[in-house]
Parts: sequence; structure tokens; C-alpha cells
Amino acid sequence: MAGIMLSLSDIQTHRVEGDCWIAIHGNVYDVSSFLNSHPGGKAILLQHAGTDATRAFQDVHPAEMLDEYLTSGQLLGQLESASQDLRDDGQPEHIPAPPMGTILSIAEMESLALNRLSPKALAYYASGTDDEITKLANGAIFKSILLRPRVFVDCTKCSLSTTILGNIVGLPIFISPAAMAKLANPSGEIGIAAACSKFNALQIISKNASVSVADIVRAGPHAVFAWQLYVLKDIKATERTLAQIKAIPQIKFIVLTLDAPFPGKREADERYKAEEVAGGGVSQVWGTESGLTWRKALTWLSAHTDLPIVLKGIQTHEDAYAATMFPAVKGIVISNHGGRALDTANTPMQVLLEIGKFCPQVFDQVEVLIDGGIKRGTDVVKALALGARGVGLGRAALYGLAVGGEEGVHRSLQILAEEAATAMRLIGVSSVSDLRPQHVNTSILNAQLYDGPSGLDAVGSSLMAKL
Ligand SMILES: Cc1cc2nc3c(=O)[nH]c(=O)nc-3n(C[C@H](O)[C@H](O)[C@H](O)COP(=O)(O)O)c2cc1C
Repeated sequence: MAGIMLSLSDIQTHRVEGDCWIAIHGNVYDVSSFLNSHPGGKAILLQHAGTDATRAFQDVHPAEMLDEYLTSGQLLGQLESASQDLRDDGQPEHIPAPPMGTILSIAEMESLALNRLSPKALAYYASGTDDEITKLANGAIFKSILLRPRVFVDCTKCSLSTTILGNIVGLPIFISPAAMAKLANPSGEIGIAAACSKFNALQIISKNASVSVADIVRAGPHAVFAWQLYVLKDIKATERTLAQIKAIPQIKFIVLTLDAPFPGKREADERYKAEEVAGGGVSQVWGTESGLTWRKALTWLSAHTDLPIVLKGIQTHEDAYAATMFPAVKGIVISNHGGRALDTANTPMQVLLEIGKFCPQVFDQVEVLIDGGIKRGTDVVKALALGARGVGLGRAALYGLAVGGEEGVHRSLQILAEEAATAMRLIGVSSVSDLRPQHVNTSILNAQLYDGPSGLDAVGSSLMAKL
């Protein structure tokens, strides 16, 4: 109840399941009934129960998130003196970074970042699931695709600009949604937006961004923005957020992530959390709705947004084909969440080739974006040649942010853009729209491609029956 003043000693006795109070930004909340629906799990809330958790909260969440998830009935009053819990909850140590121009590759950026990130951020950002087979394969597969340069082509002028879902962008490289960017740098997603603005690049803002969407888009006047959605178990909260997004004209499309209906087993992250929550195992609570299906989810989403819908986390040609059967769906992102969902899943490049083999018409019907393992400009060029419209960066952008804030993200984009332009010139192509499958040799991968039945008739008839 607003107006009631509470002291730290009033709240510190309420620190168990069933009786759990937390102070954030000067307000005291009873979060007992929210414990089981906290998307990050209840353990972290219980860890901060009975304290002023402002510092831990603001390291990973925007203030607006409180209104989204908590109701006025859960507000108990105000904290008398907002004496903050000043434990270090994840901000990186201040280690001086080298001048950005001296960093020459994404691999170098990554190794600098891994030395700077706090243990919490390192565990969260770098981890993949299980044995990290997919995380590593995502990047390794590019080495098996060879380029086929043509000569006697004047590429003195070379342009990387293109369009993504009708939006003009300066680069075919975009920023994939990644949660909690403030763990890398206090500027968080604002630093990413400011860097994208300099390239007129696309940033897909995560549903779990650590800064409010309004602040992010304000920081990138020349960037293009999309917003990524996880449908929460609390569907009404998701609808409230969609209504807020509707009021932000800079958001050009909605990216619905589908590859993580259940949490993958990321052991480095689980280990860190288990140590953080003294003596306790980490329960696998997941706030994301796991019962979504094609027709139900897309009908619901279309009723709550007029924006084009892009489906992220497509990992088979069958699902790429299925996406084309829904007029509201204008694009797909082939992605396995950077190897953070199902380990030993196909790499995105294999899925791209699979679509080319079984249902190439998909490329004409929806825009195909891709992410996972991008570290070189040649990786970008190979994906574009095989039909991708844009190529996303997850960790490469986060690592840039960790090393140099906005400037670091700028440098990551610049390195990849320059490498991609060089590769295009050397292939004999001066515009991304001229890249073709003939520019790559993928024959080494033939034995690694899915060679079962196409299954498209079954997809068609099962979805038609439901439409
Ligand atoms: C730390 C981290 C957080 C992520 N958070 C999200 C997220 O909130 N939503 C989402 O759709 N994907 C998320 N992803 C997946 C990325 O969007 C992207 O698919 C993946 O990182 C691409 O692989 P890469 O890191 O090898 O570039 C996250 C990835 C990482 C590494």
C-alpha cells in the first residue's frame, strides 16, 4: 500500500517461500505469489528476500518491468531509507580496454571479453547446453563451406546496404536479441542501439532487455528496431507488453522466439547460480509458455499486433515451410539460440541448405534471417549467398559491449562489415543482392545434410486441416 513506510528491519523477517518481501527502487513488494512465475526462477528472488535488492534488480531489468509483472496489490509500502544492497551482482570489473581500432577480429574481441566479464556474466553469456556441441558446430561449419571467386568483375564500389522486411539497413548484419546486456556494460542495450545507429543497422531488442524499450530506441535514431517476444505463462502480462510496444513506432516487426519452450541445461550457468544461492540447487522454473502451437499462437499474436511477425528458432525445412502458410508471418530466423537450447541440434547453416534442397520456394515467400556462430565476414557472405537476407550476432555483439561499451559494439560491427565487403570484392560481387549459391561450394557438407523424406505433404495437410 503506497504511503506506508517500512524499515529494513520490517522487511528482513519476510524471506521464505509463502512470505517473501523485497524492496526495489524504494518500494516494498510482497512477491510470495510471484515466486513461481518469475521467468528467471524463484531461487534468485529468495536469495534477495528481505533485503533492498535494487542493485541486483537494476543490473538486469528496467524499472518498467516492475509494473509489467507486479500488481498494485503486491505493493506493501515504501522503504524508509533506501539503504542499498551493494553486493556486486555482476557488473564487470573495470579493466582498461585497448584502443578499439587495435582489435582486429571477433576472436580477439571474444578473448578480451572473456577476461573482463564478471563470473556471473561469463557463465550466462558464454555457456551453451550440455556438451556445447551445437554451440561450437554453429561456427565450425562455416570452415567447411568454400568460396568460389569470379574474376574480371569491377568491385571498386561495394555496398553492404540491403532491406530487411522492407526496412532499409546499412548492413546485412543485425543484432540478435540477447537478454541482460547490462551484465556486459552499464550502457546495456542503449550502447548497442547507439552503435547500430552509426551503421543504420537492425537491432532486435530482447523481451528480457535490461533497459526499457523506449530508452533503447531513443538512443538509436538511425537504427532500425524490432522487438523479440517470449510468450509468458502470464498471458495477460504479455498482452500488456504488446500494447506498450504498439505505442513505439520505431519497432518495425515482432520476433517470436520458439526454440526455448523449456530451458536448456547450461551447466556453467547452473553451477554459477547454485553457488550464488548458497547450498541450493537451481530449480528449473521457466516463465515461458510451453504449450504454444502454430494456429493458436499465431491467431492470438495477430490479434494483439498489426506488425509483421517473424518466427525465431526455426530448425528444420518443414517448419520453415509451415511458416509460409501463415500470411501474418513475413520472416523466419533460422537459429538454435546460439547452442543454448537443444544440444546436438543441426547448425543454422545446415538448415539453410536443407531449405534450399527441399523447399526453395520458402526464400520467395518469407524473408530468411539466420544467426549462430558468426565470427568472420566470410561467414556473413556464405549465409547471404545461400539465401539468407540478414545475419545476426549474439555473442559477438555482447563481447564488443563488454570490451568497449558502445564503441566495442561499433568495432564488432565494423570488423565484420569490412571483412564482408572484402570477401564480396574478392568473390567478384559489389552488392549483397548479387550473392548467389554459385558463389559457394558446399559439397563437403552433402553427407551431413538431412536426407530423409521431405515431409512437406504432411506439414501441409496437418496445418490446412487446422486453418
Ligand atoms: C547471453 C545470451 C542471451 C540471449 N537471450 C536471448 C533472448 O532474450 N531472446 C532470444 O530470442 N534469443 C536470445 N539469445 C539467442 C540469440 O538471439 C542468438 O540466437 C544467438 O546468440 C546466436 O548465436 P551466437 O551467440 O553464436 O551469435 C541469447 C543468446 C545469448 C548468448
